[in-house]
Amino acid sequence: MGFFSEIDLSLFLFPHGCPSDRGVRTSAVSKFSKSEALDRRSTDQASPISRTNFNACAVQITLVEPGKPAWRKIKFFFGEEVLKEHGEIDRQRLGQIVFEDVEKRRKLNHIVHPEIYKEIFWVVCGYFLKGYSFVVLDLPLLFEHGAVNCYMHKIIVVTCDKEQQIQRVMTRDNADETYAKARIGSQWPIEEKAKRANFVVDNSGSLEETEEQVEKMVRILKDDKFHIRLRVFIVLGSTLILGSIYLFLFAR
Ligand SMILES: CC(C)(COP(=O)(O)OP(=O)(O)OC[C@H]1O[C@@H](n2cnc3c(N)ncnc32)[C@H](O)[C@@H]1O)[C@@H](O)C(=O)NCCC(=O)NCCS
Ligand SMILES: Nc1ncnc2c1ncn2[C@@H]1O[C@H](COP(=O)(O)OP(=O)(O)OP(=O)(O)O)[C@@H](O)[C@H]1O
Repeated sequence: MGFFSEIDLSLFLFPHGCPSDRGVRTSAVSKFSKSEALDRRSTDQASPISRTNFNACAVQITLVEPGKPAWRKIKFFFGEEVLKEHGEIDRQRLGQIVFEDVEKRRKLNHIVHPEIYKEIFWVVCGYFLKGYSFVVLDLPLLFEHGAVNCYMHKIIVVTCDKEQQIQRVMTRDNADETYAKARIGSQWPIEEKAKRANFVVDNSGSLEETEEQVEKMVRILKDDKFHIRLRVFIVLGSTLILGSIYLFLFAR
């Protein structure tokens, strides 16, 4: 758990190399609460990240609704025991199974992740066409999955110390320490994620302190203007390709 990736949507469409650890504070240890800081910002209509936050955890719920392809695969692989009375996935039961068994977790990831990434692709394309300069993707397993981090323009890791992380999971999910440790332990250590981030947000203090850091980061990202250069590149590139096709077909 514990990070969110900030993506320049333009870069989602064009690889830009994997993020390096330049400018990162590696002192951060664990994480928590990007969602909260983002949610607060997203109620502020002046915020540059309002309406451009895509949460993978939220979208996965609709992707496994009864009858959908991922739901059918989950039912086939995990059996009726992970279904509730009306066929919906019993997330608590499925969570118990996959966080105790790494092979089963891999299988579940294999079923759900391609669907999540397809959804992300279309959402990002939509924002790109609407003219947004960036999209924030909230992807807890970006590094673990590894397939799309090269498409991210910037990666932000939110950290706090280990004890805080465990306590916050326990409070949020009304769960015990074993549950919290199993979830945290199923992901890369936050230090490793922080090393690979472009920005690290230290969330070991108050939410207000976290918000201040997010504000600063958003200002830097807004000043970047990369999306403008990329849009110019796309327009020129498309014109060149379409022009060549036209000349080849009609102007001989
Ligand atoms: C295992 C499931 C059923 C548990 O559902 P539940 O409602 O109890 O938890 P929720 O989805 O809110 O996830 C809570 C947190 O657990 C962690 N987590 C979820 N899935 C995984 C996973 N496959 N590997 C490691 N950590 C995970 C994330 O940090 C997430 O934020 C569900 O998370 C799931 O289907 N996961 C597989 C798809 C996936 O990788 N999702 C990641 C984006 S959340
Ligand atoms: N600075 C903070 N002070 C106090 N509580 C916090 C702080 N930041 C986050 N929390 C609490 O920690 C819990 C986890 O935060 P949140 O759900 O935002 O984490 P997350 O990174 O989205 O988790 P996941 O990776 O599991 O999706 C929430 O209940 C939140 O209220």
